[in-house]
Amino acid sequence: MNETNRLAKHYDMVVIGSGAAGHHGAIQAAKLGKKVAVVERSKALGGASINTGTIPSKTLREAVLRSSRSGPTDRRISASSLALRIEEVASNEVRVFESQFRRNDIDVLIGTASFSGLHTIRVASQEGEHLCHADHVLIASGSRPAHNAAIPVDDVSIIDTDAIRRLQTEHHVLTIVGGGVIGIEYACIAAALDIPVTVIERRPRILDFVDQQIAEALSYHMRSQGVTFRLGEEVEEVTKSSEGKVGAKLKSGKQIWSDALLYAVGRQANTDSLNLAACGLAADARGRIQVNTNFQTSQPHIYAAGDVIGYPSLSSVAMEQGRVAVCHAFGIPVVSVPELFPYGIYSIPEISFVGKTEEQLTEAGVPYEIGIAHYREIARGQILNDTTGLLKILFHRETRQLLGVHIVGEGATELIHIGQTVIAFEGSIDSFVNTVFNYPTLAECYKVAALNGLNRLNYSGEPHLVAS
Ligand SMILES: Cc1cc2nc3c(=O)[nH]c(=O)nc-3n(C[C@H](O)[C@H](O)[C@H](O)COP(=O)(O)OP(=O)(O)OC[C@H]3O[C@@H](n4cnc5c(N)ncnc54)[C@H](O)[C@@H]3O)c2cc1C
Ligand SMILES: NC(=O)c1ccc[n+]([C@@H]2O[C@H](COP(=O)([O-])OP(=O)(O)OC[C@H]3O[C@@H](n4cnc5c(N)ncnc54)[C@H](O)[C@@H]3O)[C@@H](O)[C@H]2O)c1
Repeated sequence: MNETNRLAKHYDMVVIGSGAAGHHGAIQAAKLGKKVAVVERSKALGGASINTGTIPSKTLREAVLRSSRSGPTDRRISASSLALRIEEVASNEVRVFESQFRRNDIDVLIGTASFSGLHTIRVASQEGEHLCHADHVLIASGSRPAHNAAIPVDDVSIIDTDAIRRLQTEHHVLTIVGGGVIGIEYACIAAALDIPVTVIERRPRILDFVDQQIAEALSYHMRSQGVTFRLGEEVEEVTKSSEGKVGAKLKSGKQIWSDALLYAVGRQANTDSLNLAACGLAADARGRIQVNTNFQTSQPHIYAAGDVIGYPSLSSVAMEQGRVAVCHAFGIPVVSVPELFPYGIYSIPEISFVGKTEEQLTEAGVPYEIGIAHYREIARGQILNDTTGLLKILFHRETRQLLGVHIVGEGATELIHIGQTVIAFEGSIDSFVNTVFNYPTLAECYKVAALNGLNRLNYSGEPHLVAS
């Protein structure tokens, strides 16, 4: 050990970043009795998940929905009250993180981390610099909105998703560039605020990884709420007029004017400040670090998890990756099945799915059948006045094993977990047929969809199998 390293404080694990991946990784390591430090460059712990992404956007959605339910006069809830509510929820979450780190004896080092060797992390802050020596490192430095020189984000009327706390509900017309998850979630919120929105997406459909029937049901609902889609169109340049209007010039030559523009075309991983070269690692053009299935980089003691490794870039998954990475580092066996991870999109209405899609089953040549329950046929759906919602199950035609669940409608992100559990236990749709669900609930959709699926098997001329 050289002189510099001798002076560095030693840790079993140094975690870079306190977002979803770093938080769960650090707590897991501490629970294994390890000495852990979390290095965070922002004064607020919690990363994008708590401060700019997941929690602010879901808090905003809930506040807007509550306000719109309370009557048309309240529909334009003020931007300041929305910002206050986001602040309240986020700061409570930050306090939970702080207390968990304290209780688990985790050192929180505020400063920017960078590598200065294979096992040495430099922490730089306004107070100066110091070094940590780490047996293991977890890079959980997350991501930020991707930018483009032709789109001059000014945080006033041309904004990215980091500026969401400064959303102006008084804007009369909004353009959103990007029909991915972020663009769609914010388009739905704006529509609920009665703000006319145009979504520009370069692909021919929105959310192209979502089951087509489900995505179409959402598009239909969004259009009915005043959202305009410009699909198969790409934004080339964004400018501002002398009156402060924002103009989006499309490659097709169209020009779309609005009061504000949200630029949501994906994420750039935060690796530029890490000095990866000092530990022999490199990132790709989007800043992402490559890992193996155990989240190890090409340096076996250095792990990476969360948005910094790219897809699927979800808080839910980042938490699990952080935990699994740390367990691997300390030789603890874990069972984690990515194929069973659900996906939740907080559009209005919500979308959620788990397991296989029809496209995947068709490609794999799996004989499957579908079963559908429309919310409008379910008492709870009528009570909620959700008449566009639907739950679709996919199951094996011969074994009736449940293979996938796709939902659009109120409560979808909670409802999905029933299907997720049945898939995890390799159950068949008979378990829905033979179950009594509370009445009136949306969970009944599972039974109705299963019965619908069995009827489809019968219609197709196959022997009638009565569920036992
Ligand atoms: C608008 C929006 C809505 C979203 N909604 C959802 C949702 O509903 N559900 C869901 O599951 N996911 C959602 N996501 C995705 C989710 O927020 C991310 O997947 C998640 O935050 C990733 O966690 P992470 O730990 O990898 O990184 P982050 O949460 O980004 O945390 C990384 C941390 O590392 C710190 N850091 C970076 N570099 C350094 C350095 N050199 N030194 C020290 N610290 C550093 C950063 O300051 C940051 O605090 C949403 C994202 C956005 C943008
Ligand atoms: N509910 C959730 O779980 C949730 C919510 C929000 C975000 N997230 C995560 O955040 C990540 C980033 O989301 P995102 O929506 O920014 O990225 P994304 O990659 O999902 O979508 C970006 C979209 O923008 C389009 N696009 C790119 N350039 C364009 C251009 N010049 N003109 C028009 N369209 C263009 C792309 O075709 C793409 O569909 C996602 O990977 C997602 O997992 C998750």
